[in-house]
Amino acid sequence: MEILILGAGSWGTAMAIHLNDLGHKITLWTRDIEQRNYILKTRYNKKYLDVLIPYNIVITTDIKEAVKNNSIIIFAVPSDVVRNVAVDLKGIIDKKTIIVNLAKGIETTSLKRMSEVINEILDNTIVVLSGPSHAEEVCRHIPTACVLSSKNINACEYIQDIFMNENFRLYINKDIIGVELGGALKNIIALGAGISDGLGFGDNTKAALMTRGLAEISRLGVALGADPLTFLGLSGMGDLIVTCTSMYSRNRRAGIKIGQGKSLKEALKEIGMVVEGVKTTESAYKLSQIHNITMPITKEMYSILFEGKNPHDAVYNLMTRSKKHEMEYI
Ligand SMILES: NC(=O)c1ccc[n+]([C@@H]2O[C@H](COP(=O)([O-])OP(=O)(O)OC[C@H]3O[C@@H](n4cnc5c(N)ncnc54)[C@H](O)[C@@H]3O)[C@@H](O)[C@H]2O)c1
Ligand SMILES: O=P(O)(O)OC[C@H](O)CO
Repeated sequence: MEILILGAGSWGTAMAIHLNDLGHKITLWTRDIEQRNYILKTRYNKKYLDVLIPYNIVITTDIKEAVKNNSIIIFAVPSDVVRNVAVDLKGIIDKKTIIVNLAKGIETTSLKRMSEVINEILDNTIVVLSGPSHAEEVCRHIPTACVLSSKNINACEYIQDIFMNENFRLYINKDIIGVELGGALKNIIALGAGISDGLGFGDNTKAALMTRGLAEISRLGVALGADPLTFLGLSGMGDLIVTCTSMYSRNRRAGIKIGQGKSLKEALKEIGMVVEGVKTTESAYKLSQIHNITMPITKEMYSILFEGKNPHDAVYNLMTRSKKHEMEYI
């Protein structure tokens, strides 16, 4: 199978290595000529992932040429450039090509999920792949389980056959709204978990954030049409656990820096890779207002990231909310 991966960051590179191991013919596209030249020379993608890139993976900057002959195209770019990349493919992508989207986010302008953004521009079948999957572990063949979703379940089964091996297990979930929202919204909570760590709080605090975070993720998800059970699955709780607890997580690490007193700008610069939770906080905050959903953690995260609120004040606000029943929907 010939597979094109768009985006040679950490996840695109790890997926290229994984699929190459499965015997597929992989082309990895980057828009950055210097990065392409560096990888071709050293077979390392220094800035993103400290692992050797096998010689048979083709590295290119020519998207028009790369699109030819590939029956699967993987989007592995940050969510805020998914629209641009889809536009680049318009008119050159074969209608039968299946798109597999790996980006986790909600567009800040349209408030659409990634599959909706892509489908606005391209008629192709879209499968989303989400779940707890740090690139740093996948590229080292560490056992990982994720989930596929699509409006077209046959396409999920097709991708399941092509992408799975004994180290990378894929389930199918028909609830594409829940799968996409879980993968995007957990990044807000992971940033918060990082802030909690950076402030010097403990496991109790993080467990509270994760559990109450999942409650507000589910509330928004259900309002947007998701099945609440999806949030207990790999793309919900599974990804929330890995992102809030792993030192590989870009979101958590950015949060730690903010909790330690760095500005958002400084934290993002030091991470040097996409921290999706920042833009997703903006989108989720807007969605919570439009749909009148109580999302106290997201609201405080929005104030910390975009209004300069002191994280200590945000924690105080969360801890002194009015008394609630745990399963109360507010
Ligand atoms: N890294 C992971 O472990 C991981 C795992 C699962 C999902 N994801 C998701 O995958 C997506 C990509 O994440 P990542 O960690 O690989 O990001 P990254 O920051 O490591 O890499 C992003 C890549 O996109 C490229 N890029 C940026 N702007 C572009 C543009 N306008 N046009 C084309 N390419 C552009 C960058 O040059 C870079 O190569 C994110 O939505 C992330 O949440 C990441
Ligand atoms: O490293 P992060 O925080 O961008 O998270 C990456 C993935 O979403 C983990 O599944």
